[in-house]
Amino acid sequence: MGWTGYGRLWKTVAKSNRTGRGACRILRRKGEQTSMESDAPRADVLAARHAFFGRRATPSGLVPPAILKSWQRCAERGFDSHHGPLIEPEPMERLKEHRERNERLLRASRPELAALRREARDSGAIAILTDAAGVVLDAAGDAGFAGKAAGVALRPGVAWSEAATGTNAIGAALLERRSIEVRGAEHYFEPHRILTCAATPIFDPYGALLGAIDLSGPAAAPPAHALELTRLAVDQIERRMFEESLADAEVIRLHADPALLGTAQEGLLAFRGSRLVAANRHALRLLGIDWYALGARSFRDLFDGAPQRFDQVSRLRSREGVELHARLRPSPKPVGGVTLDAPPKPAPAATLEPARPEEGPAFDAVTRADLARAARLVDGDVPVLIRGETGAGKEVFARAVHALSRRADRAFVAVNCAALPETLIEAELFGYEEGAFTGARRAGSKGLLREADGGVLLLDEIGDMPLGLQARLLRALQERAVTPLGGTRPHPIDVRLVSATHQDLAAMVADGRFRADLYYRIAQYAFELPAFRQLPDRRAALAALWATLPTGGRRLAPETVERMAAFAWPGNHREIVGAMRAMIALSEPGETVGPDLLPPAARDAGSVAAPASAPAEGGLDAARQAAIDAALAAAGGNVAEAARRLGVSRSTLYRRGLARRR
Ligand SMILES: Nc1ncnc2c1ncn2[C@@H]1O[C@H](COP(=O)(O)OP(=O)(O)OP(=O)(O)O)[C@@H](O)[C@H]1O
Repeated sequence: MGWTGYGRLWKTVAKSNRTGRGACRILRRKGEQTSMESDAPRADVLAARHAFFGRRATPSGLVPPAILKSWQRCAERGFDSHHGPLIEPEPMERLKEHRERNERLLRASRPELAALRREARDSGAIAILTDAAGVVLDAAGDAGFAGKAAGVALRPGVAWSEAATGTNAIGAALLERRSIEVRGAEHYFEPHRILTCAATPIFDPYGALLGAIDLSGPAAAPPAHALELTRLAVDQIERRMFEESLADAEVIRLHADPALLGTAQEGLLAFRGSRLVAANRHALRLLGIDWYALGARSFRDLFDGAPQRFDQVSRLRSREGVELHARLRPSPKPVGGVTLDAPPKPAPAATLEPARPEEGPAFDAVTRADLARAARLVDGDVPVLIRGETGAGKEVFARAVHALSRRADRAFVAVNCAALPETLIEAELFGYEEGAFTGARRAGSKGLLREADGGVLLLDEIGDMPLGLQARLLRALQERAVTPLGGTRPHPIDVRLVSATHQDLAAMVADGRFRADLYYRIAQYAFELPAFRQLPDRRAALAALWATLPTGGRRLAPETVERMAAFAWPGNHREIVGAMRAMIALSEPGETVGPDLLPPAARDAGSVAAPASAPAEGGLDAARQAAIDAALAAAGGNVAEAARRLGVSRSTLYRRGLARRR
């Protein structure tokens, strides 16, 4: 059936599941996180549905907690479980766009999809590949079942995220970032009860979510071993992507069982210099680390001693004391001539070590994964766009990307496009020849684009760049050369570009306020930094920010943390860090800082805003209202200014409830 690459494991799986079809739910690889599995018989699920949808009760123990939580989120979204979700048919061009954007994923998944498809055909099911948003890129298998699945919109072009299609395996696997099976009536929407689906998320070697593989079949006769098959397929896909992306790095393969080296089960770690830059999930699990370690840990942080030989299996002992077998593939072109057993390099300027006092910015796991991915993109000369509200940390993010990139020891040049009038930005960016304009320096100026030559250029607030200049910038980027004002000779430049904005550039393109060609040039890959009020765990974010400051042993009282977590902080990290610095200045070392030292708006927040655990999305919640109020107050009642501060359009502000308050 074409599973040769992972035949041994596959046989093990099959052997351990001879008890038959029903047992596929209890497949579990040793040491691996369990899926959304349960042995609840169908009657339990029906009882749970009856309680949840009929009596609005919370059934406990009848369905897995993850299913219940998903139902609750769907109910909060106001989904009516009796009807299917409203699916807008997408034009073919959109699907084409999705596929083009995920070309690499599609290519890397091709062999596994083909094998899964054959398996699906034999078992009356379909094999699916989605992107990170759950959009089905490819679905094929048994024609009869494919028709039924298409009848409930399980077909290419449709997003199977939880937000679009309610509780389902693809959406849940992407949300929970683990393998998950959703059977029959566990789906939120009634029409989806005909399906049983198993999905496993796919990550790139930097921890970024790329999509999911799903095997779906009829609930009445689900395909056997579906969950494990999707896991096996994803192992192979991730491995292939790892090999492709890290051909120039030093790679260590490891496993506790030497027989599993060289299989899709082996752990993979990639180092540049002595720094860990990429990994697969097996390696993270074997070493007991997470994606945070990328960019932050060196070989010596992870292992005792140094490996002896590159060509043979050697023994390695992790810092946690786990004995592992490893094989090393040296870098064909060692970066900077540093090898793994060289003495550790000094830490980079913007270290990503989590939350050590005064040791650089605080990033959560998702942002760290984004950082690693952004650095990889920058290294690959793909321009990156960072979007986020004011103070959300766009520049901090950009600096960390630079520190993680291969250009860490070259220039990082930031230019704020909003801060200067058009003529001055032009001169700043492109430089000028002697006497190019009145007030020009005698010797002329190289300009920031050339100053960033060989390094990374941040174009901050690019949405504020005047249209005329946009054309010029585009030309410079395309030609990779700049001609200074008053000059005729173009100078070649080699810059990696990061842009940042609080604006909705796509909307600006639609209104003609931003050039579409420049937009597509700079926004080949966009990262969204969440506003503070949108963070799922605001207390943890506050603790991490506090830990970056010189607190002198001061602690935040629980009440202070509660008020801060409840406040919407329209100025995001900048405003929070400012408030924290003020609290430090106003208190004594070692003191427990009470809420009385908070700025007045935050001090009173507990009474107006939602609790910190309130969902960030889902209508006009109290936190959002508090954010609107605070932004309006800060903007002296000026709606346009408040909208700008919140990073939303005026119409959005009205739609989200401002109008209701007037
Ligand atoms: N991840 C972080 N960890 C610690 N502090 C942070 C972080 N992100 C932001 N800050 C704090 O917030 C301040 C503002 O961050 P930054 O300038 O990156 O925001 P921005 O999104 O670029 O804002 P603007 O759009 O207004 O330019 C930083 O100077 C720093 O004090």
